[in-house]
Amino acid sequence: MTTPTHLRLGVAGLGTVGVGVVKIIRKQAALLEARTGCKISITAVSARSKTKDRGVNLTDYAWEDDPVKLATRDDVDVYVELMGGSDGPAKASTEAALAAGKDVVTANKALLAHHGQALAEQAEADGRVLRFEAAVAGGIPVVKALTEGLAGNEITRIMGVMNGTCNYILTRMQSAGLPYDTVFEEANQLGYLEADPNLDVGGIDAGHKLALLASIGFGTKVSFDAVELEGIGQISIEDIHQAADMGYKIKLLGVAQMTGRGLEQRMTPCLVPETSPLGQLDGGTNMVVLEGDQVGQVVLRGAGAGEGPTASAVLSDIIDIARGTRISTFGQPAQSLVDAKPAQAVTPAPYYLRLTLQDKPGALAKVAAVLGEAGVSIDRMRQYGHDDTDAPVLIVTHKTTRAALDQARAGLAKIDVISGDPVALRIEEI
Ligand SMILES: NC(=O)C1=CN([C@@H]2O[C@H](COP(=O)(O)OP(=O)(O)OC[C@H]3O[C@@H](n4cnc5c(N)ncnc54)[C@H](O)[C@@H]3O)[C@@H](O)[C@H]2O)C=CC1
Ligand SMILES: N[C@@H](CC=O)C(=O)O
Repeated sequence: MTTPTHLRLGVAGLGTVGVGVVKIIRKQAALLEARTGCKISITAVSARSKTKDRGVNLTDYAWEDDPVKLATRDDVDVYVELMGGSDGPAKASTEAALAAGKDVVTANKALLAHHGQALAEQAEADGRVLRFEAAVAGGIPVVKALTEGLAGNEITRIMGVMNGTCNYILTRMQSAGLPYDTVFEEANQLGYLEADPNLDVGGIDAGHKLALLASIGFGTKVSFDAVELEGIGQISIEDIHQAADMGYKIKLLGVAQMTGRGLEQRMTPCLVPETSPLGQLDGGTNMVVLEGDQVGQVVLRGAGAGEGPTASAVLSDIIDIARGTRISTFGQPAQSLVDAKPAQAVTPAPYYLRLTLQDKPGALAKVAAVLGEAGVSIDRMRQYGHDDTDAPVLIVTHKTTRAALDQARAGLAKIDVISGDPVALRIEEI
């Protein structure tokens, strides 16, 4: 493959990210050419509305109503898919572009989490590249870090806060002492939430991102369906405050690791030490922690969303293509990716348990007996002051299996000294 001297882009989707890409290409044309030795320009664009004022000049570009037509134009070398959605026009136009001999750059994590393997295979069969740096953690170059910078390592663990909206909600609950519903509404007013908010607060968006990184890190086919998902909707202000009192912050944390029991992929609320880099991550920022057998721990932190940061990541893929750097979608030939055997049990960990205990003689002894019978050992315990007959009690366990924890929770549900359901959250060791 010879290095191109002129790369002509077709950009589908002129929302937050698409407009960001147009702005960079217009503003940095000379810099991009100096860095790549290749002129990079936009030939044609597509979006739902042709007449909407987007604050950028689009008159130099041809317009296509149909993204499939845009993707297959003779004067387009690289199709840039920035519409979103796991199926529909995003999938159809990406397939059409590859079939028509175009390279493809996308920011669409939903598309790749569901169809990444098939699309990567198609790209390779057609001799094209399909790249997605912007799809994971916005402006953080984590896909490059895994596929290039850390390619000499066996990856042992991938961890991170990969949804800025959830991190904003959780940190705002803590700093302002506000309940979940109030902060959720605030995030909505600020325009942070996806059109379907469950993609954010249900952990799905972050789960998509984790599944993509796991594929690169462990050489496995993307298996989003195997990601254990739990959102942040059940996190109460009491848990935020009491976790802080024990020295922890609550994060929607993604963890992927290859264990002797198979591939573990979790995107769930967890406690992390408040002094750790993840514990100190506030607001809408993202952080990804990569662990390699040779390099140890690498921490990447930055803007996980927004016009400039996400467009910056899209440009990094376009620049690779302009430089003639052609890397497989998931860092190795798609045909060589193996099916991931999902781990049947998660790695043992300490857990945070919050109980509302009736304050009467023998109550605590009953709790201790249930935990002991399940083989769950108490590391730390704290009972809080109270005005009535119920006492909030926090327990931090020693490292335990999920099975033992579940047995303990079932036992706690049967004793008569606890009001309501105990809350259990994993404490991630980082
Ligand atoms: N906004 C962000 O900060 C980030 C977004 N992404 C991803 O980037 C992609 C784009 O996101 P945004 O720019 O935020 O979305 P957006 O909702 O702001 O813009 C979407 C654009 O696609 C166009 N579009 C949608 N369906 C279309 C169709 N059928 N035909 C033609 N045009 C169509 C819309 O008219 C609009 O111009 C998505 O896959 C998203 O998940 C990834 C990382 C961060
Ligand atoms: N909804 C996402 C946007 C980027 O992927 C987030 O909040 O992180």
